[in-house]
Amino acid sequence: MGINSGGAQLHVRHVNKEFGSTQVLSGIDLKIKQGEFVAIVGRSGCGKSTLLRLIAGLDEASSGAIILDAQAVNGVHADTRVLFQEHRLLPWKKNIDNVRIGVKSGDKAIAERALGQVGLAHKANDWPAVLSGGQRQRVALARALAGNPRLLLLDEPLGALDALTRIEMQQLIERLWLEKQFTVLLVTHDVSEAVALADRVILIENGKVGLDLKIALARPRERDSGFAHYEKTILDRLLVKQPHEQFAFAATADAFSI
Ligand SMILES: Nc1ncnc2c1ncn2[C@@H]1O[C@H](COP(=O)(O)OP(=O)(O)OP(=O)(O)O)[C@@H](O)[C@H]1O
Repeated sequence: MGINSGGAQLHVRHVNKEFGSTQVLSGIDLKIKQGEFVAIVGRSGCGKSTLLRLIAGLDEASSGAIILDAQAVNGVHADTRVLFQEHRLLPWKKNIDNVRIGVKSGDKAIAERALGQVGLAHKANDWPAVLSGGQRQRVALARALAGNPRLLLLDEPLGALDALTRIEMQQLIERLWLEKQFTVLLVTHDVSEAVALADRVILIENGKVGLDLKIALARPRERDSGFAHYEKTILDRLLVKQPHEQFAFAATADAFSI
Protein backbone atom coordinates (compact mmCIF):
# COMPACT_ATOMS: atom_id res chain seq x y z
CA MET A 1 0.00 0.00 0.00
CA GLY A 2 1.20 3.49 -0.78
CA ILE A 3 1.71 6.05 1.93
CA ASN A 4 -1.58 7.69 0.97
CA SER A 5 -3.75 4.58 0.89
CA GLY A 6 -6.03 3.05 3.51
CA GLY A 7 -8.07 4.95 6.02
CA ALA A 8 -7.15 7.99 8.03
CA GLN A 9 -6.81 8.00 11.79
CA LEU A 10 -8.82 10.69 13.51
CA HIS A 11 -8.48 12.20 16.93
CA VAL A 12 -10.98 14.76 18.17
CA ARG A 13 -9.32 16.24 21.23
CA HIS A 14 -11.38 18.11 23.77
CA VAL A 15 -13.30 20.08 21.18
CA ASN A 16 -15.59 22.94 22.18
CA LYS A 17 -17.77 24.91 19.81
CA GLU A 18 -19.82 27.97 20.63
CA PHE A 19 -22.02 30.04 18.38
CA GLY A 20 -22.26 33.39 20.17
CA SER A 21 -23.42 32.54 23.66
CA THR A 22 -24.67 29.07 22.68
CA GLN A 23 -22.35 26.25 23.63
CA VAL A 24 -23.03 23.44 21.15
CA LEU A 25 -20.10 21.08 21.78
CA SER A 26 -18.46 20.99 25.17
CA GLY A 27 -15.43 18.80 25.45
CA ILE A 28 -15.78 16.17 22.74
CA ASP A 29 -13.07 13.52 22.89
CA LEU A 30 -13.05 10.85 20.24
CA LYS A 31 -10.52 8.52 18.67
CA ILE A 32 -11.34 6.82 15.41
CA LYS A 33 -9.09 4.10 14.07
CA GLN A 34 -7.85 3.67 10.52
CA GLY A 35 -10.61 2.16 8.42
CA GLU A 36 -13.21 2.25 11.19
CA PHE A 37 -16.89 2.95 10.39
CA VAL A 38 -18.38 5.17 13.07
CA ALA A 39 -21.96 6.47 13.21
CA ILE A 40 -22.93 9.58 15.13
CA VAL A 41 -26.47 9.85 16.45
CA GLY A 42 -28.19 12.26 18.78
CA ARG A 43 -31.29 14.33 19.13
CA SER A 44 -32.02 17.04 16.61
CA GLY A 45 -29.83 20.08 17.25
CA CYS A 46 -27.33 18.24 19.49
CA GLY A 47 -24.42 19.29 17.27
CA LYS A 48 -23.82 16.29 14.98
CA SER A 49 -23.45 18.32 11.79
CA THR A 50 -21.40 20.92 13.62
CA LEU A 51 -18.93 18.22 14.68
CA LEU A 52 -18.78 16.85 11.14
CA ARG A 53 -18.12 20.32 9.73
CA LEU A 54 -15.27 20.82 12.18
CA ILE A 55 -13.74 17.47 11.18
CA ALA A 56 -14.20 18.38 7.51
CA GLY A 57 -12.33 21.61 8.11
CA LEU A 58 -15.35 23.65 6.98
CA ASP A 59 -15.52 25.43 10.33
CA GLU A 60 -13.17 25.96 13.25
CA ALA A 61 -13.49 24.71 16.81
CA SER A 62 -13.67 27.37 19.52
CA SER A 63 -11.03 25.35 21.36
CA GLY A 64 -9.50 21.89 21.20
CA ALA A 65 -8.08 20.17 18.15
CA ILE A 66 -8.98 17.85 15.30
CA ILE A 67 -6.01 15.67 14.44
CA LEU A 68 -5.96 13.70 11.21
CA ASP A 69 -3.03 11.28 10.95
CA ALA A 70 -1.07 13.20 13.57
CA GLN A 71 -1.62 16.58 11.87
CA ALA A 72 -4.01 19.26 13.07
CA VAL A 73 -6.86 19.91 10.64
CA ASN A 74 -6.67 23.46 9.40
CA GLY A 75 -9.12 23.94 6.52
CA VAL A 76 -10.37 21.36 4.06
CA HIS A 77 -8.03 18.37 3.86
CA ALA A 78 -7.13 16.84 0.47
CA ASP A 79 -7.83 13.31 1.77
CA THR A 80 -11.27 14.11 3.16
CA ARG A 81 -14.55 14.08 1.23
CA VAL A 82 -18.03 14.98 2.47
CA LEU A 83 -21.41 13.80 1.25
CA PHE A 84 -24.42 15.85 2.38
CA GLN A 85 -28.15 15.20 2.37
CA GLU A 86 -28.42 17.40 -0.73
CA HIS A 87 -26.42 16.04 -3.65
CA ARG A 88 -24.87 19.43 -4.52
CA LEU A 89 -24.34 18.46 -8.17
CA LEU A 90 -23.90 21.30 -10.65
CA PRO A 91 -26.98 21.21 -12.92
CA TRP A 92 -25.12 22.68 -15.88
CA LYS A 93 -22.56 19.87 -15.91
CA LYS A 94 -23.16 16.33 -17.13
CA ASN A 95 -22.81 13.56 -14.56
CA ILE A 96 -19.32 12.58 -15.67
CA ASP A 97 -18.15 16.20 -15.40
CA ASN A 98 -19.68 16.50 -11.94
CA VAL A 99 -17.68 13.45 -10.88
CA ARG A 100 -14.54 14.87 -12.50
CA ILE A 101 -14.73 17.79 -10.08
CA GLY A 102 -13.75 15.30 -7.39
CA VAL A 103 -10.71 13.97 -9.22
CA LYS A 104 -7.50 15.58 -8.04
CA SER A 105 -5.83 15.23 -11.46
CA GLY A 106 -9.04 15.87 -13.45
CA ASP A 107 -8.48 12.50 -15.18
CA LYS A 108 -11.66 11.43 -16.98
CA ALA A 109 -10.89 7.69 -16.71
CA ILE A 110 -10.86 7.95 -12.90
CA ALA A 111 -14.26 9.66 -12.98
CA GLU A 112 -15.62 6.96 -15.28
CA ARG A 113 -14.37 4.24 -12.96
CA ALA A 114 -15.99 5.94 -9.96
CA LEU A 115 -19.32 6.18 -11.82
CA GLY A 116 -18.98 2.47 -12.62
CA GLN A 117 -18.43 1.68 -8.95
CA VAL A 118 -21.81 3.18 -8.07
CA GLY A 119 -23.46 1.40 -11.02
CA LEU A 120 -24.03 4.49 -13.16
CA ALA A 121 -21.48 4.21 -15.96
CA HIS A 122 -24.38 4.29 -18.42
CA LYS A 123 -25.54 7.67 -17.12
CA ALA A 124 -22.20 9.43 -17.62
CA ASN A 125 -23.45 11.70 -20.38
CA ASP A 126 -26.83 12.50 -18.88
CA TRP A 127 -27.64 15.62 -16.89
CA PRO A 128 -28.29 15.34 -13.14
CA ALA A 129 -31.83 16.67 -13.77
CA VAL A 130 -32.94 13.49 -15.54
CA LEU A 131 -31.83 11.17 -12.72
CA SER A 132 -33.87 9.95 -9.76
CA GLY A 133 -33.02 11.27 -6.29
CA GLY A 134 -31.21 8.03 -5.44
CA GLN A 135 -29.19 8.13 -8.67
CA ARG A 136 -28.18 11.74 -8.03
CA GLN A 137 -26.93 10.75 -4.60
CA ARG A 138 -24.95 7.92 -6.21
CA VAL A 139 -23.32 10.42 -8.60
CA ALA A 140 -22.44 12.56 -5.57
CA LEU A 141 -20.98 9.45 -3.93
CA ALA A 142 -18.96 8.75 -7.09
CA ARG A 143 -17.63 12.32 -6.98
CA ALA A 144 -16.50 11.72 -3.39
CA LEU A 145 -14.92 8.34 -4.27
CA ALA A 146 -13.14 9.78 -7.28
CA GLY A 147 -10.99 11.82 -4.90
CA ASN A 148 -9.71 8.57 -3.36
CA PRO A 149 -10.58 9.78 0.15
CA ARG A 150 -8.96 8.41 3.27
CA LEU A 151 -11.76 9.90 5.37
CA LEU A 152 -15.35 9.93 4.11
CA LEU A 153 -17.76 12.12 6.05
CA LEU A 154 -21.44 11.40 5.50
CA ASP A 155 -23.92 13.96 6.81
CA GLU A 156 -27.30 12.23 6.65
CA PRO A 157 -26.73 11.46 2.94
CA LEU A 158 -29.65 9.06 2.66
CA GLY A 159 -32.14 11.17 4.60
CA ALA A 160 -34.20 12.22 1.58
CA LEU A 161 -34.44 8.78 -0.04
CA ASP A 162 -37.30 6.29 0.07
CA ALA A 163 -36.88 3.25 2.33
CA LEU A 164 -35.90 0.77 -0.36
CA THR A 165 -33.42 3.06 -2.12
CA ARG A 166 -32.01 3.89 1.28
CA ILE A 167 -31.27 0.24 2.08
CA GLU A 168 -29.69 -0.24 -1.37
CA MET A 169 -27.49 2.80 -0.79
CA GLN A 170 -26.50 1.50 2.65
CA GLN A 171 -25.41 -1.76 1.04
CA LEU A 172 -23.47 0.13 -1.63
CA ILE A 173 -21.68 2.27 0.96
CA GLU A 174 -20.84 -0.80 3.05
CA ARG A 175 -19.49 -2.67 0.00
CA LEU A 176 -17.32 0.27 -1.09
CA TRP A 177 -16.04 0.78 2.45
CA LEU A 178 -15.10 -2.91 2.78
CA GLU A 179 -13.32 -2.75 -0.56
CA LYS A 180 -11.47 0.54 -0.15
CA GLN A 181 -10.95 0.57 3.62
CA PHE A 182 -11.29 4.31 4.11
CA THR A 183 -12.44 5.64 7.46
CA VAL A 184 -16.12 6.64 7.61
CA LEU A 185 -18.00 8.96 9.90
CA LEU A 186 -21.76 8.85 9.31
CA VAL A 187 -24.20 11.29 10.88
CA THR A 188 -27.68 9.79 10.86
CA HIS A 189 -31.10 10.17 12.46
CA ASP A 190 -31.82 6.56 11.69
CA VAL A 191 -30.78 4.29 14.56
CA SER A 192 -31.36 1.22 12.42
CA GLU A 193 -28.99 2.60 9.77
CA ALA A 194 -26.34 3.26 12.40
CA VAL A 195 -26.58 -0.31 13.73
CA ALA A 196 -26.63 -1.76 10.20
CA LEU A 197 -23.43 -0.02 9.14
CA ALA A 198 -21.23 1.06 12.00
CA ASP A 199 -18.47 -0.65 13.96
CA ARG A 200 -19.20 1.85 16.69
CA VAL A 201 -22.11 4.19 17.43
CA ILE A 202 -21.42 7.46 19.22
CA LEU A 203 -24.30 9.32 20.81
CA ILE A 204 -23.91 13.04 21.37
CA GLU A 205 -25.75 14.35 24.39
CA ASN A 206 -25.46 17.75 26.06
CA GLY A 207 -22.51 18.59 23.84
CA LYS A 208 -20.54 15.52 24.92
CA VAL A 209 -20.10 11.87 23.97
CA GLY A 210 -22.98 10.33 25.94
CA LEU A 211 -22.59 6.77 24.69
CA ASP A 212 -19.86 4.99 22.77
CA LEU A 213 -21.19 1.60 21.74
CA LYS A 214 -19.27 -1.05 19.84
CA ILE A 215 -21.55 -3.03 17.52
CA ALA A 216 -20.27 -6.58 17.73
CA LEU A 217 -22.35 -8.07 14.90
CA ALA A 218 -21.07 -9.97 11.87
CA ARG A 219 -21.52 -8.45 8.40
CA PRO A 220 -23.67 -8.36 6.40
CA ARG A 221 -25.98 -7.69 9.31
CA GLU A 222 -29.23 -9.50 9.76
CA ARG A 223 -32.15 -7.74 11.43
CA ASP A 224 -32.19 -10.37 14.19
CA SER A 225 -32.57 -10.17 17.97
CA GLY A 226 -28.95 -9.05 18.45
CA PHE A 227 -29.57 -6.19 16.03
CA ALA A 228 -32.80 -5.23 17.82
CA HIS A 229 -30.97 -5.24 21.15
CA TYR A 230 -28.50 -2.61 19.93
CA GLU A 231 -31.32 -0.51 18.46
CA LYS A 232 -33.16 -0.60 21.77
CA THR A 233 -30.07 0.31 23.79
CA ILE A 234 -29.52 3.41 21.65
CA LEU A 235 -33.18 4.39 21.43
CA ASP A 236 -33.71 4.03 25.17
CA ARG A 237 -30.87 6.45 25.70
CA LEU A 238 -32.16 8.89 23.09
CA LEU A 239 -35.68 8.88 24.40
CA VAL A 240 -34.77 9.78 27.96
CA LYS A 241 -36.80 12.90 28.61
CA GLN A 242 -34.69 16.03 28.71
CA PRO A 243 -35.29 18.33 31.71
CA HIS A 244 -36.52 21.24 29.55
CA GLU A 245 -39.12 19.19 27.71
CA GLN A 246 -42.78 19.81 28.42
CA PHE A 247 -44.13 16.97 26.34
CA ALA A 248 -44.01 13.19 26.58
CA PHE A 249 -42.05 11.40 23.92
CA ALA A 250 -43.85 8.35 22.53
CA ALA A 251 -41.82 5.46 21.14
CA THR A 252 -43.50 2.97 18.87
CA ALA A 253 -42.08 -0.32 17.69
CA ASP A 254 -41.16 1.06 14.28
CA ALA A 255 -40.23 4.60 15.28
CA PHE A 256 -36.53 4.05 14.78
CA SER A 257 -35.94 7.47 13.25
CA ILE A 258 -35.29 10.42 15.47
N1 LIG B 1 -23.50 28.70 11.84
C1 LIG B 1 -24.25 28.65 12.94
N2 LIG B 1 -24.54 29.77 13.63
C2 LIG B 1 -25.27 29.72 14.77
N3 LIG B 1 -25.77 28.60 15.31
C3 LIG B 1 -25.53 27.45 14.65
C4 LIG B 1 -24.76 27.42 13.45
N4 LIG B 1 -24.67 26.12 13.05
C5 LIG B 1 -25.35 25.40 13.95
N5 LIG B 1 -25.86 26.18 14.91
C6 LIG B 1 -26.63 25.75 16.08
O1 LIG B 1 -25.93 24.69 16.69
C7 LIG B 1 -26.83 23.69 17.16
C8 LIG B 1 -26.42 22.35 16.59
O2 LIG B 1 -26.69 22.33 15.20
P1 LIG B 1 -26.35 21.07 14.28
O3 LIG B 1 -26.83 21.37 12.92
O4 LIG B 1 -24.93 20.72 14.47
O5 LIG B 1 -27.23 19.96 14.98
P2 LIG B 1 -27.62 18.51 14.48
O6 LIG B 1 -27.44 17.61 15.64
O7 LIG B 1 -26.87 18.17 13.24
O8 LIG B 1 -29.15 18.72 14.17
P3 LIG B 1 -30.15 17.96 13.18
O9 LIG B 1 -30.14 16.54 13.63
O10 LIG B 1 -31.45 18.62 13.40
O11 LIG B 1 -29.60 18.13 11.79
C9 LIG B 1 -28.21 24.15 16.80
O12 LIG B 1 -28.77 24.77 17.92
C10 LIG B 1 -27.98 25.14 15.69
O13 LIG B 1 -28.98 26.12 15.68
